[in-house]
Amino acid sequence: MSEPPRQPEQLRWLRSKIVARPPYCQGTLALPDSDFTLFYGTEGNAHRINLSASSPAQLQHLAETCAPATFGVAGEDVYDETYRKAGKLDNKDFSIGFDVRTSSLVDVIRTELLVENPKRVRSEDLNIELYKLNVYGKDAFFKAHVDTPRSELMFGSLVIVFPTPHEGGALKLRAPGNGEGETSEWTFDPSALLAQQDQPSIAYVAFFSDVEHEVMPVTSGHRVTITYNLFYALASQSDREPPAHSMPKQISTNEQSFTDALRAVLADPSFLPTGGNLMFGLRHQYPLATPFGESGGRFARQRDAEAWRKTSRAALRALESEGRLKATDGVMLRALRGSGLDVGLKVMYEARWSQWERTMGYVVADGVLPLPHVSEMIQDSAVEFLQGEGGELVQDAVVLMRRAMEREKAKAEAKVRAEAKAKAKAEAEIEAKAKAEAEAKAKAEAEAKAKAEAEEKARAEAEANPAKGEVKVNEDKAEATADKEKDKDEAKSEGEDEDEDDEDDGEDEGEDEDEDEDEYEYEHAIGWYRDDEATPVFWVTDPPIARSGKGFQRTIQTYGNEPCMDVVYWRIWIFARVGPAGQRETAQAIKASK
Ligand SMILES: O=C(O)CCC(=O)C(=O)O
Ligand SMILES: [Fe+2]
Repeated sequence: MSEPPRQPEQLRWLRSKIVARPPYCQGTLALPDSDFTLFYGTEGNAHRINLSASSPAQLQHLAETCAPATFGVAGEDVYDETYRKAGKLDNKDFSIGFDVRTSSLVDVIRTELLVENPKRVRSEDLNIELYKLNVYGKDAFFKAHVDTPRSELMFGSLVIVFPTPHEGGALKLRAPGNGEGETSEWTFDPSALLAQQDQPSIAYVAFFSDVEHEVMPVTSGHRVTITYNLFYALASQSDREPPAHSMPKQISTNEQSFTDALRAVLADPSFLPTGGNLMFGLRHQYPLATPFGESGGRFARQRDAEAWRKTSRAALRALESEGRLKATDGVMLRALRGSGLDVGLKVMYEARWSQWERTMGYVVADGVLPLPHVSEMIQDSAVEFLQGEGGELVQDAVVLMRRAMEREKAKAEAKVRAEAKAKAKAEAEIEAKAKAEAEAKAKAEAEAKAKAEAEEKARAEAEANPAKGEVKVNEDKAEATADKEKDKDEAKSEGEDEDEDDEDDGEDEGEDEDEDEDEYEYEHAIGWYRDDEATPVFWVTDPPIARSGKGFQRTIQTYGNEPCMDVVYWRIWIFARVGPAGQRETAQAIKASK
């Protein structure tokens, strides 16, 4: 039997063509003096400070006015100094001269952070919302976290750092690297950047807010920051198409190389000759409305559930149609769609097969599904439940092939074993029969001999004493009765033998049961994994098993800067159905909205 095929080589090559740029942009920006003016405080107790020329005493006052900064953990707003030590002012408690909306940072975000965005996002496509002012004094820090998504339209965070004297407080950003299992790390070091400026400046960093980041401890002074949440404007607010001549139509180098590689792979007749399904894990996570809360996601009324399904599917499709996919995520999807393949975005659930089984099944869906509350019992297995909600069970095509081959092998081996056993049994039966025949023959011969001897003896006696004839007859009768008794005894002992045989049979049955058990286990295995029900997929990137327990909504911790229950980050995959060689576009379509 040949080895099961490995992941098609071409897929690994294709994967290597998806090269991500750093998920952030940074720099400094010189500003007029008035932009550094900060008013802060409460009603009747306001203060003013110039953040480019502040005294330690002024900064100390600002720091003391701040409340301890909290952050979100699994939907709760918590204060924990081992996790985040900093002061904060809510946006209603301060006013800064700097106006981000009219600043050149809008263009920086558009052209640098969103450089791979197909819509060439215009300024009016962005909403930048002032969020908080933070003061990090000596020993203040903020451990690794992602920023809580405030809505489905939020994609990033912008932090500006003022030139107040301080050391330490670098921001580390971390994301999966380009190689499998690699992590990339970048550093934004505002105190170092600001120290190099000869004009009053701020340092800025803008990043995709699902990217892990961490503020290292401040070792001296005060690190004063303002954070903004970055949103896409709703399509309806910005649906004016720019005049065709107003903007160059760029194509990122990333997009070109991935498109070329994809084209080459699809043209190769040895690549999935009979077609197949590809799964590409998106690098970034996306905020999607999620029905949590009191009753879990379950909707009491069918009508509400239907409405939810519609909304959640539309939300997932909007990521593509409204150009909200970040960086290489958008690059991949555009290239796949451009090649004519049938593609769609999917959320994925990791679900147990049953209460007793630790093995996970993976179910994909076209939108966030309404789930039962954790405390609610579901009758079916979690996998079946999700299937019932419209989810599609998927399984690694390579695993499916391997298991199919293992099953074939086990079946063939069981057949060989059964045949050998049947043969041995038949042979034993033949032997037993021959033995029984030989015994019967020997017995018959012994009886015949005994009878002949008795007759011989009787004849001799009759010859010697003819008057005893009558008695002889009676004696014969007595002997006959005795013989009968003897036969009975023998019959009885044969019966006992039969019992013994029964026991043998019993053992045989026991072995048959073993066989039944083999069969049972085999059926059972099929039952667990339901391989015949699963859609085979090749994981080009991000097999979900690599993220087990981490990237799935039921287990994800929404560490963030403050909690928000109804919109959480989701991991998303691109599902691409590839037709057979020569007809790649013919696989059944999942309809895209636009
Ligand atoms: O101050 C920074 O550099 C980042 C702050 C941050 O991550 C946050 O407030 O969520
Ligand atoms: Fe943050």
